[in-house]
Amino acid sequence: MELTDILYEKENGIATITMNRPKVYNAFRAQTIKELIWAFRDAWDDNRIGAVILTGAGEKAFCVGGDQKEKGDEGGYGYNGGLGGGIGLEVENLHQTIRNIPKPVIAAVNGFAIGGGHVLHVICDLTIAADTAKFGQSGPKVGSYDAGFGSAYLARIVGEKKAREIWYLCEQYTAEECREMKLVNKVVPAESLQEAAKEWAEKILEKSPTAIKMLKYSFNADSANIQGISQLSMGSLAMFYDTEESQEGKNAFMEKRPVEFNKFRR
Ligand SMILES: CC(C)(COP(=O)(O)OP(=O)(O)OC[C@H]1O[C@@H](n2cnc3c(N)ncnc32)[C@H](O)[C@@H]1OP(=O)(O)O)[C@@H](O)C(=O)NCCC(=O)NCCSC(=O)c1cc(O)c2ccccc2c1O
Repeated sequence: MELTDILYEKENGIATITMNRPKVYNAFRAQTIKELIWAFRDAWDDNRIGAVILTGAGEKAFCVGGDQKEKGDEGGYGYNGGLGGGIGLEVENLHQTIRNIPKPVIAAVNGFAIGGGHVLHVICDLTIAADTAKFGQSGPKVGSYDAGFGSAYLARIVGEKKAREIWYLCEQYTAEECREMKLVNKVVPAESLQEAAKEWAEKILEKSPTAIKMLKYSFNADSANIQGISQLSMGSLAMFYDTEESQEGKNAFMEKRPVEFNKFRR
């Protein structure tokens, strides 16, 4: 596959996937998601690979979610294929791929992890963050939400109250705050982030691959029911994106003006 939106390299048993759209803080569009799925499947298929690192290009951002500039007036992200589930992005498929690949996925969060970008690190098996990284959800500010793994699984990690706070207030949290709420495994100086992620991947490579695979399946089994919620969520999101309320969120972000949701409170 010709890669335009990500970088993909494999070295000494570790696959590194880098979201590479730094001009838009590594926001994803339909093509980005397709390439991410392709890369995860390649790493899955390659028996030499024992761990995957997911990171972002540049110093500013890991990923800031859906590219609002790609969102059309019709609501979705422009891709009309069935796999896009009506929202124009195969996000649900990507989430499932990250969960199902039988090898640990380490998020190396190098900057902003916001919105759908935050959900990506939540779903990864482990998160190592640069001390400069910032985390948060933003969907309700821009007329979007992730009512699947991004909320239900998040609540399993940080607890119901904190997950509700994260989604209802849409504030940003430092790497250290996220470590305290067990949303991040480890915080390291920004300049040693990639090295730290590699070190953990190498430690995983020393372990029995079958034991690691079965442990990942076992951890996943307990939260597998969220997939059904995720499907329902994406279906409802496709309909929500067509509404004036959701459009107002996107338009306000694009026009760099305060959002006006009051008239939709009924
Ligand atoms: C991330 C920020 C807080 C950074 O703020 P800062 O002030 O440091 O930088 P700028 O705001 O000037 O941004 C720099 C540059 O990047 C562009 N940019 C940033 N975010 C996006 C984006 N999401 N899409 C497109 N472009 C973006 C920004 O416009 C600037 O470029 P200029 O050329 O204009 O100078 C701040 O940027 C911020 O809050 N960004 C928005 C974050 C956001 O709302 N993300 C989308 C939320 S919705 C979502 O992610 C989402 C999640 C899902 O799980 C989904 C699932 C299924 C379908 C859809 C989903 C979905 O959409």
